[in-house]
Amino acid sequence: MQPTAIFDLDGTLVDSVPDIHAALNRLMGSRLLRGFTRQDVMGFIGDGVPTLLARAFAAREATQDAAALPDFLADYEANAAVHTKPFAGIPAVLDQLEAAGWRMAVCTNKPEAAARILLDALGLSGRFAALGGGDSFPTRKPDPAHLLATLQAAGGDPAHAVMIGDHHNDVAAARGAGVPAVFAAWGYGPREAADGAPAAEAPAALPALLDAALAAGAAGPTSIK
Ligand SMILES: O=C(O)COP(=O)(O)O
Ligand SMILES: [Mg+2]
Repeated sequence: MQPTAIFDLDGTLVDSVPDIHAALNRLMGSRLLRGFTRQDVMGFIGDGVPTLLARAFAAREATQDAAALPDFLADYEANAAVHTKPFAGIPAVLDQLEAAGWRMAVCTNKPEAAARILLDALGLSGRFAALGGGDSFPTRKPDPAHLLATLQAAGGDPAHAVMIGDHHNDVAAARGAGVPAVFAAWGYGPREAADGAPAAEAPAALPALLDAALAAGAAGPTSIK
């Protein structure tokens, strides 16, 4: 059975904070609200755009208007790849995994349309057998159903898969699905988010960690520190 590597997107495959930050600050400015620092925005990311905006408006003690979500998405979709790039080493690792026989998929809480636009703009779409966005299925990470639906769409199965992500939602979704997780330490999540999952310090560490995680399985020794 061909193994499947399921990647989170923001903070794992791509460094997307600059464009999310810029679009969010344009939205806040249009509502006459103060913008945020890059650090603030990193803390807001991980649970999808509706939650990002809820956190932003709550931080300014402001009420979110009904147009905020469509306005943000229209702006972000038009500007998703201005500064956003794959993290250094990611394209090479995708090549390496593909050559080693891995099938690849993306499971992201970013809305599917925005995720597709971004992957297309970066020339990465063709690498993935499936893309499960934050609005593709009835639920999203940390619900394991999001990961399982993405895996199924990719033609993979949980007994031969590994999830790679930078947020506790990624580790939690993997655990719930019975899939081993590898924590992307170069991303936006705090170190504690790994919650005992083995951590890759840089993308180049992934091939060996994925092989070990697959061999050990979800309950195996490599998933427990
Ligand atoms: O859009 C978000 O909040 C996070 O997206 P991710 O799941 O790709 O990290
Ligand atoms: Mg992420």
